[in-house]
Amino acid sequence: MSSVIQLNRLTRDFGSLRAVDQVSFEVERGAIFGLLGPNGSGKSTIIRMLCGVLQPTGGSAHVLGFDVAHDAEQIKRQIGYMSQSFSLYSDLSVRENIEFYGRIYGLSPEKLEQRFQEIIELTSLGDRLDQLAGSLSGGWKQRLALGCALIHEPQVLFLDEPTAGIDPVARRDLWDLLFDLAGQGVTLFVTTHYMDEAERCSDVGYIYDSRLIVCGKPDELKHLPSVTPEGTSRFEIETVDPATKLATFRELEGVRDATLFGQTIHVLADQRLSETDLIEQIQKEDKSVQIRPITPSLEDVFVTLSRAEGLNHHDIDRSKQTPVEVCPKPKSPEPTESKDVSEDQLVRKKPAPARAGLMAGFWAILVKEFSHVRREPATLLFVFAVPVLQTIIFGFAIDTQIENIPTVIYDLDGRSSARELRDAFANTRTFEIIKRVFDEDAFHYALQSGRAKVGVIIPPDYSDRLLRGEQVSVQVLIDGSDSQVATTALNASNLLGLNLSTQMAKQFAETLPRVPARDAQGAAALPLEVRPRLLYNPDLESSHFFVPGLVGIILQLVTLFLTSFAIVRERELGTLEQLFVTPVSKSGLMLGKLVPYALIGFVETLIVLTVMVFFFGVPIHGSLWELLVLSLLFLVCGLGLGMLVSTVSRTQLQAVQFAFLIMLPSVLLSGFMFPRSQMPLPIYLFTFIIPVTYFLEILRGIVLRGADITDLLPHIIGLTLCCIAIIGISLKRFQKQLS
Ligand SMILES: Nc1ncnc2c1ncn2[C@@H]1O[C@H](COP(=O)(O)OP(=O)(O)OP(=O)(O)O)[C@@H](O)[C@H]1O
Repeated sequence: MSSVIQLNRLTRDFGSLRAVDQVSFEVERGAIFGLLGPNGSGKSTIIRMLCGVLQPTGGSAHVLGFDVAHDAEQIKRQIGYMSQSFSLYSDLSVRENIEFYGRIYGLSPEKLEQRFQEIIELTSLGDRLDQLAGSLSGGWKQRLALGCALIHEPQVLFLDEPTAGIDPVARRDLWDLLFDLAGQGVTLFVTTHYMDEAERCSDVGYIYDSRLIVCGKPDELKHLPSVTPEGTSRFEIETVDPATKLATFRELEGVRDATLFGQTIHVLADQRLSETDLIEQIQKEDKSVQIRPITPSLEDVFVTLSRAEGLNHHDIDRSKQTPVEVCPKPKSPEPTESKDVSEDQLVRKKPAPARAGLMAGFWAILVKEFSHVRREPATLLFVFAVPVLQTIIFGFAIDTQIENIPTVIYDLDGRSSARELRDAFANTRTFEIIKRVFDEDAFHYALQSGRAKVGVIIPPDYSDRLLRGEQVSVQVLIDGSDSQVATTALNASNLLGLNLSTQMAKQFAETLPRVPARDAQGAAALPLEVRPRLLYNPDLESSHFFVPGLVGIILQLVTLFLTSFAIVRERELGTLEQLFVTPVSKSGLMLGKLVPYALIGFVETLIVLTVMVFFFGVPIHGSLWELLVLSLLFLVCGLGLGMLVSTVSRTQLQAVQFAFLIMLPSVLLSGFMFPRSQMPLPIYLFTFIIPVTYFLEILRGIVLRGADITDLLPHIIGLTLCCIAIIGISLKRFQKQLS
C-alpha cells in the first residue's frame, strides 16, 4: 500500500489563533479516511491546506507526492473537493452545473459527454437534468455536488462534512456511493461529526482543539490501552432517564468513568469489580437497569482520549506531546521532489487530466456567466432598461438654466413708464410675473409664503422723477434661500436696469452735440461693445452638456456593480472557494467574469448613445468610432474597479458600500455636476485619479466639440493610466487562495 496524503507537523495560524497544531499522519491509496472532531477543531482548515487553497504556516503536507505549499496547481488538477455547503450554482440546471465543472477541468467535448453519462449513472440524476440546482432537495444537491467533484476522475476526493443537514436515507445512499468509489481506487478524505460514519471509514483521525489526538483503523483504536486501561472493563447500562442518573453512577465505588450515550450510559469500571458486583451496586440505585459488557465504540475512544487531552491541556508542553499513534506517520526527513522517488511520488507521473495555462477555465467561466445573466431577468432589466430610463429621466430633470422665476410686482405709480418697466421684467425669460399686488401686506406675504422668489416695488414718483431727469430707485427683493436662483435673479435684474438706463441715456444723448461714441449708423452709443457668441451649444441646452456626461456616469455605475456583485456573490455562496480548488487560472477566472460584462456594457453604450442622439437630439460632432473605442477603454476601467471592489468586500452588502464610495466622487467631483476649476486645489488634484473625469472630457469633447484624438490626448493618457493602475492593483489583490 502506498500513501497518497502525508502530513508532517502541519500547522496553520490565523493571527494569534492556532487552528491546526503540528498535525502528522498519512492516508493510504484507496482508503476512506475520516477526520473527526468537534466544531472549530481545525478539520476544514486541514482540508483547505491539503487542497492547496490555504497556505500552511508551519510543517508540510504532500498530496499525490506534490507539496501543498508549492505545487498547489498540480494538486488541484488531480483532486476533487466537495465543500461543506455543496457549493453549486443554484440558478444553473443540473446539466449546466456538471458541464461547467467539466469545462473548468478542460475536458474535451467527447470526454465530457462520456464522463457526463457516467456521472449521471453513478448519481442517478438522469431524471433531473433540467431542474435548477437551487430547487433540488438536500440529498440530491449533495449527489450533484459529488458528481461535479468527480467529473474529472480525481484520484483523491476531499469531502468536508458531506452529509451535514441531510436525512438518514440520503446519508446512507451517499455512503454507498463513497464505497463504490473507494472500490474503484479513489482515496476519500471525509470530515464528519457522525460516529456511525466514522465506523464506516477504513481509517479515522480525531482532532481536538487543533491537535490530532488519535489516528488509526477503528478496530485498532478500540483496543488501545489508553482507552480501556489494563485492569478495567466497559459496560453499557440501559436505564430509564439515564441523564438524571449519570452523576450517581459516576460516584459508584470502582467506577472510573461514566458517559451518556443516547439512551444508555457507558461505564468504565475496575476489573476487580465483577459484573455481578456492579449489578448489585447499581440495582441498589435503580431496579429497572440492564447491564452488559461491551467493547468500546469509536465514540468511547474519542471521548476518553479528548477528556485526557483536556485534563492535560494546561500541564503539558504541547510541542512535546504526540498523538496516540496507530496510523502511519510520515517518514522523516520528509519527501523532497528530487530525491527518493517513492512509490507514492510516482503518482505524479500520471498525466494531469486538464491543460494548465494562463487562460485555463476562461471558456467555462464565460459560458457560465452568460447563463447566469440569461437566467436572471432582473439583471437584464438592470443592464438594459434602467440605463435608458435613467438617461431619459435625468436628462430631463437636470436643467441648469434657471428661467421663469416667480415674480410679484407692487406698482405704486401705475403710469405708462412704470408699465414699460413691468413689461421689461415680463419679457425676460428669467422672470415670470405671477401677480401684481396693490398693497404692502400682499407683497410681503407673496415673498414669505415662497410663492414668489422675486418682488419688484415701483415707487409712486417713478414716472415723475424720470421726467424731471432725476435718478429713480426701483427696489428688487430676492429670496436668497436658493443661491442659484437668487444669483440668476440678481444678475438678470442688474442687467435689466442697465439696459433700460442705456436706452434712456441713448435717447437723451441724441440731442447733445457730443456723445461718448457713435455706432456704424451714426447713432449715439457706448464706447465699448462686447459681442459674445455661443459655440457648440448656442441655445444653451442643459441636456447637451449633461446627457453625454450621464452616459459616462451610467456606464460606470452598471459595470462597477455588475462585476463586483458577480464575484462577491460567488464568495458568499462558497462557489468561489470551490473554484479555487479547480485548475482554473487567475486570469481565466477574472477574464471569464469580465468579458461578458464588457460586452453587455458595450451594447449598453450603444443604446444610451442612441437615446442621446435621437431622444435628446444631441448630435455627435466628432468621430463615432473614436468615441466607441474610447468608451471601451472606459468600460475596462469600470470593470477593473468592480474587480477591485470585489477583492476588498466579503459580502454583497460591503460591495454595495464600497461601490457607492467610488460612485460619489465620480458624480460630484468629476466635473459632471460642478466645474472642476472651481474646486479647492487639493480636491481639484484628487479629481485626476477619478477615471470618469477623463471620460467626461473625452465624451463632451467628441460629442459636443467634434474634438479628435490629438485634441484629447492628455485625457486619453490619463484614462489609460487609471485603467492600467486599477487592473494591475485588482489582479495583484485577487488571490486564487483563501486567506
Ligand atoms: N479564514 C479564517 N480566519 C480566521 N480564523 C479562521 C479562519 N478559518 C478558520 N478559522 C478558525 O480556525 C478554527 C478552526 O476552524 P475550522 O473551520 O477548520 O474548524 P472545523 O473543525 O472544520 O469546524 P466545523 O466542524 O464547525 O466546520 C476556528 O476557530 C475558526 O474560527
